[in-house]
Amino acid sequence: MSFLQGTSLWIRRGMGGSSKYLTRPLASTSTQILAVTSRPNSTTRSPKPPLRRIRGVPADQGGLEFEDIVEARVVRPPQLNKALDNDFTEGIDQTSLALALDEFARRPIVRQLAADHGLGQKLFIKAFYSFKQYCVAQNAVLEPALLVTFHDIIKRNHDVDRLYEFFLNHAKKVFPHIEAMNELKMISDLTQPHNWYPDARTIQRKIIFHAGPTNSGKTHNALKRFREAKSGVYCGPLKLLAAEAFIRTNELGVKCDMVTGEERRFAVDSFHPSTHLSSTVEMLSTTMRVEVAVIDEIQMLRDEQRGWAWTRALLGVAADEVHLCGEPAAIDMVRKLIEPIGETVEVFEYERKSPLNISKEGLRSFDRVEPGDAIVCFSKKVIYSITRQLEKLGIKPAVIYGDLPPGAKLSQAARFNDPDDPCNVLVSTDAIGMGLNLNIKRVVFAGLTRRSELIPNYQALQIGGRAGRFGTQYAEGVVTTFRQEDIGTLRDILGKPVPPIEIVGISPTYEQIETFSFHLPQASFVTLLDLFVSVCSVSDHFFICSTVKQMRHFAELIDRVALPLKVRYTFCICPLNVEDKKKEAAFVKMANRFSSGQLLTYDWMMDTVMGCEEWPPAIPKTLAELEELEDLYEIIDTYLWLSLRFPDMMPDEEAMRTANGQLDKVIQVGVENIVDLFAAQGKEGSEQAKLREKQQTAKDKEEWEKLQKEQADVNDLKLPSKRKGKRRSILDKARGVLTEEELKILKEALGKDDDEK
Ligand SMILES: Nc1ncnc2c1ncn2[C@@H]1O[C@H](COP(=O)(O)OP(=O)(O)OP(=O)(O)O)[C@@H](O)[C@H]1O
Ligand SMILES: [Mg+2]
Repeated sequence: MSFLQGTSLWIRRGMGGSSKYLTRPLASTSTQILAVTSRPNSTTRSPKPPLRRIRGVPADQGGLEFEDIVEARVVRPPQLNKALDNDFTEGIDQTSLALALDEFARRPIVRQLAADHGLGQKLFIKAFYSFKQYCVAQNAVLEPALLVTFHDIIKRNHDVDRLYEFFLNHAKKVFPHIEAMNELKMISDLTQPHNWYPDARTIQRKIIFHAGPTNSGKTHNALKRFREAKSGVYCGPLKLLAAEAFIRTNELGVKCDMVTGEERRFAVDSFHPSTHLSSTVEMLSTTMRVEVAVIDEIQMLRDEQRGWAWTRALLGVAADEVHLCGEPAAIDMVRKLIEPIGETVEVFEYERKSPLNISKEGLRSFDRVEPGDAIVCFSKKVIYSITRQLEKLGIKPAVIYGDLPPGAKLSQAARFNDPDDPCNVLVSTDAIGMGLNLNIKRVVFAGLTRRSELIPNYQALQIGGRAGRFGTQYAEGVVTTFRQEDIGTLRDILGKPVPPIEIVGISPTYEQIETFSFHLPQASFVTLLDLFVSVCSVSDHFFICSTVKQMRHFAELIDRVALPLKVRYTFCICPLNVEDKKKEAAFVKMANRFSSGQLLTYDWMMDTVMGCEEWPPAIPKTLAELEELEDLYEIIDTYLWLSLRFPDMMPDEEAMRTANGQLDKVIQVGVENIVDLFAAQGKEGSEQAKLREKQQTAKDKEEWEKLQKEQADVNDLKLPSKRKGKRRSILDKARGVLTEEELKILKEALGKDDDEK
C-alpha cells in the first residue's frame, strides 16, 4: 500500500509557478538503496540519479526543516543535597564553568564538528543550551571525567575543545535521532522507486504505448488486447471508467471483477475470482501476476495529487505486456522511468477519429445556447450561476460536478445523451474531462482560468476533446469560449504543443514510514510525517504528491486519539475531502470510536455521525439541503472505504452500501430538479427566505462576474498575445478620433491588415 492517496507540494519544478518549492542538492548522503519494501534488484543498471533534499515547503504542508521539528529532551545531572567538595571542584564555580562553556561554543571548529555530526545551527544552539544547564545546575554531580576536564581547562589552561566529546554525548541524549540519521536518510531515500516492486522486476515486460489525442481509440484498442489475454488488469483513472470496463468486459463474455477504493464486485463471487480485473489505478496490487495490464491516461503521472499511483502502476505492475494509453507528452518520461530496469517502449501513434474545430465565435450570450452544448467551468459556484441564468431562459440543463455520487452523474449524463429527453444542454465542471461518454457537439469554456491561472493546454485539450466523440450523434466537435475576447486565448492554448512531461508524482510506502518510526518511537505521527518530508530525498524527475498535505491535516485531527500506526495511517489516507467542520467531526468520531474498541455499526453511524432522523432523507428542497446530502454521501463512502480495510471493526458494509445507494437516488432527484431548487429558494414564503434567495442570486452573479474579470485580467497580463490586445485597443480608441486615412496609416504601422479577429 502506498503512502499517499494522491501534492504541488514538496517539490514542484517547472509547473504552475511553484518554483518556491525548489529543493537543493544534498551534499552527501548514502548511495545505498534501502530495500524496505522489496529486495534490491540485480538488474538495476543506471547510476544513481542525483539526490535532492526537500526544502522550503510551507509549514502547513509538512515542509518544516528537520531542525524545527525535533524536540530537545531534558537531560539533568544527578543531584546531591550538598555540593561536592574535593580537589577538583575547589575553585570551580558556576561562573568559571559558564565562561569556559561560552568560549567552547564560540569556537568555529566546534560548530564544524557538530554540523558533521548532524547538529546544524539550530540544533547546536539547543543542545549547547541544554549542556550548559546540565553543567552549571545547582548541586549537579558531574561525572568525574567531565569534572577533571573542566578542572584542567580552568586551572591548567587546557583547550576548551576538550569538552567536545562530552558535549556530543550529551547532544545524543537530547536529540537521539542524530545517531540514527544515516538510517533515516536511507529509509527515506525515494530515488529508486523501480526497486520497490520485486514481482515486476522478475519479468522482462513488454511495454506498449498507445499515444494520441483524445477520442482516437487508444483505450478501445488496449482493452481489446486485455480481453483477448488469458488474464489481465485494467487500471482506470476514475471509478466510472473502471465500472465501464468491468461491465463491458462481462457483456463481451469475458469474466471480469472490479475493485475500487470503496467497492469490490465479482463476476461470480469472492471465492471464484475472475482472471480479469478492472480497477482504479490506486487499487492495483503489485503482487498480482497477469498477462496483460492496461494503464489508462498515463499522462496522469504528472498529476499533483494522484501522480504517484501512475508511477507506481508503471513501475510496479507485474504483467508480461503493459499497455499504456495517453498523451504523446508522456512518452519520453515513460522511457526515462523504465530505462533503469532495462525495458523499452514500443509506441503506436493514433489520430483523432473525428475532427475537432475551434469556433471563430464565442457564445457571448446564454440565449445562443444550442442542443448538444456543454458549458464547462471550474467551480460548483459558477455552475450554480450559469444554471440560474439558463433557468431564466427556460432551459433546464443537466448538471455534472465532482461532488455528485456516481449514480447521479450517470443519470445526468444519460438525460443529456438521450435524444428524446428535452434536456440537451449540459453544465459541468472539468469532472467530464476524463471518462464519461457524452453526446457533446460543442464545448463552451465559461472561462479559461482556474484560481486566477490560465488552465494548462493539456487540460483544455482533454476537456475540449469531449466534443464530437466517435460513435455519438455528433460526428464533428466544436470548441469555443463564452466571451468573444477569449477565443484568441483558446486558440493560443490549443495550438501549442503539449510540453513533454518532465516531472512525475511519487510517494513513500507505508513500510518506509513504519521503518522510520522504529527509529523515532517518541515522535507523534504528525512529527513523523514532518521529519520524513524534511530528510527524504528524491531524484530530479520526481515530486512528492500533495496528498501528504491532506494526510497531515487528518493526522493533526486525530493526533490525540490512541491508534496503532497502521490504523492511524490508514485513517489518514482515506479519500474524504475535508473542507467543512461536519465532515471533520465525522472523521474524528469514527477514529475515536475505533480507538475505544467499539464496533462502528450502522446504527451508531446513523445516530451519532450522520445525525439523521429519517432514512432515506427527504428530497432536498434547497441547494443547501442538496449540498448537505452530498456531504453525507461522502461520509458513508468513507465508511465503506474504511470497512474494506477494517471489516472486523466496521461490520455493516452491506447496510451502509444500501444506504448510500438510497442517498444517491435522493441526490439524483435533487440535482434533476436543481433549477427548481433555485426557484424554490425564492418561493419559500418567509421574508427571510426571500432575502436569502436575493442574496444568493447576487452571490452567483458576483461569482460569474468575478470569473469574467479574472479571464480578462489573465488575457491582458499573462498571455503572449498581450501585445495584440494592446494593438486592438489602440485601434479601437483611434476609431472616431482619426480620419479614415489616418486610421489606415495607423493600421499599417501596427502591421494589421484588416478588422478580423
Ligand atoms: N475501432 C473502433 N471500433 C468501434 N468503436 C471505436 C473504435 N475505436 C474507438 N471506438 C470508440 O470511440 C470512442 C473513443 O475511443 P476511445 O475511448 O478508445 O478513445 P481514446 O483515444 O481512449 O480517448 P480519450 O483520450 O479521450 O480517453 C469510444 O466510444 C470507443 O468505443
Ligand atoms: Mg481513453
